[in-house]
Amino acid sequence: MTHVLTLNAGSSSLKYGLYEAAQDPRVVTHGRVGRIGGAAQLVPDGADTRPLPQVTDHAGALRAVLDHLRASHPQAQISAVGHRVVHGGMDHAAPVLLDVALVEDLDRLSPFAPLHQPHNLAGVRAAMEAFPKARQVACFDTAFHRGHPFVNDTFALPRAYYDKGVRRYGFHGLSYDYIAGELARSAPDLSRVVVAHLGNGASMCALRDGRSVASTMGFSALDGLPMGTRVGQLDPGVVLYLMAQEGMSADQISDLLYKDAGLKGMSGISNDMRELLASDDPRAGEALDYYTFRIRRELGALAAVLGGIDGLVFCGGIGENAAPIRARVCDGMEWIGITLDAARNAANAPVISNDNGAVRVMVIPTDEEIVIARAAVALGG
Ligand SMILES: Nc1ncnc2c1ncn2[C@@H]1O[C@H](COP(=O)(O)OP(=O)(O)O)[C@@H](O)[C@H]1O
Ligand SMILES: CC(=O)OP(=O)(O)O
Ligand SMILES: [Mg+2]
Repeated sequence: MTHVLTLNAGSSSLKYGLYEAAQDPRVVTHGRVGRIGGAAQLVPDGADTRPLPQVTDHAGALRAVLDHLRASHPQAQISAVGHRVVHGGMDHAAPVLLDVALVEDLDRLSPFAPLHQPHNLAGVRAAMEAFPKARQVACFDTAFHRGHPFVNDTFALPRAYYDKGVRRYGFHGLSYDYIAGELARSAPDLSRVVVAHLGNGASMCALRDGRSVASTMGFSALDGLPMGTRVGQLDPGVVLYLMAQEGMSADQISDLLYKDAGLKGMSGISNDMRELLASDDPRAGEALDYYTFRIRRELGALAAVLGGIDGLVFCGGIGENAAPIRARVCDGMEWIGITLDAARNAANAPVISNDNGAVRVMVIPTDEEIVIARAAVALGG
């Protein structure tokens, strides 16, 4: 039996998974390196956290993961490495085998997703070096949305920009792909479903019969909902103002919108939902008011796109664990058919709506890694 290694690199983290390379891959172990660029640490699932004082970048983080896996699973034979690559641009609607030329090509999309794409590709390059004989497979966050109808794929700009790739791509596609698969299995009667992926990054997706028809993220992973550190929807006039009146450079604006905005920027406290929920600072309260207001607003918009909804799914670290946020999103939503059962919600139960509501509200723990592992196996022929 050979193994598949999955890598999911974020701006300051590297998640890994080791799977048996079977048609239905079985997980052997999971874990993550966190705080890359600061006090990096290895957090293997079910084992003690270990500081990694010598790790300063993603290549170092991957070396630490490989050292750890060699020691903890010396029998593992990696035949494929599956990578989350957030941006696949216009061309990629499915996972692909990677070679050096394709990595170069994908690097041209890095300015579209500066917090993710360069790190994803650094992981690919490092894995190519570490496993020169293994198959390297890219799984794109944008791929699941490529079937969007034109109205959800475009901006009201002259057509030349659309042709150049200035489109509404949508992200978190690996997560939505997983949720669509779970819905097909456990709730095949639901046709019109809105999924709220609420993690450090956050977006929402309208599914019709398991396919994405609209999402809140657009050209970049900045649009839509406010996130841990990202601004979400913003009038483009604000960017023009920052440039023209405040004299900010593109890099300064990028840092503001990607790293210093969202829950962290509004609260001035933290991007971590647990800290904000525990805080009695009024700015934390304002940030949470805005966060839940935007989710409710997008829920209404996506429900209109679908012509009503049969289901609502919460996933991601916040969606799966933060009962007070789910309660606030669903409060007063009876008009659309949503009524929560407070006890089920507090318990993070799989179904949290009450039995009389027209809309089934669910909590489904997402799993981007298994989607990557399946694709890496499937592309082995
Ligand atoms: N028990 C919990 N209650 C509230 N929020 C939580 C809980 N557990 C995790 N979170 C929040 O989930 C977010 C991280 O989500 P996650 O999906 O793990 O992020 P990433 O996008 O990095 O994968 C953080 O804001 C964190 O505070
Ligand atoms: C695309 C995106 O926002 O990803 P993440 O949630 O991992 O930051
Ligand atoms: Mg995430």
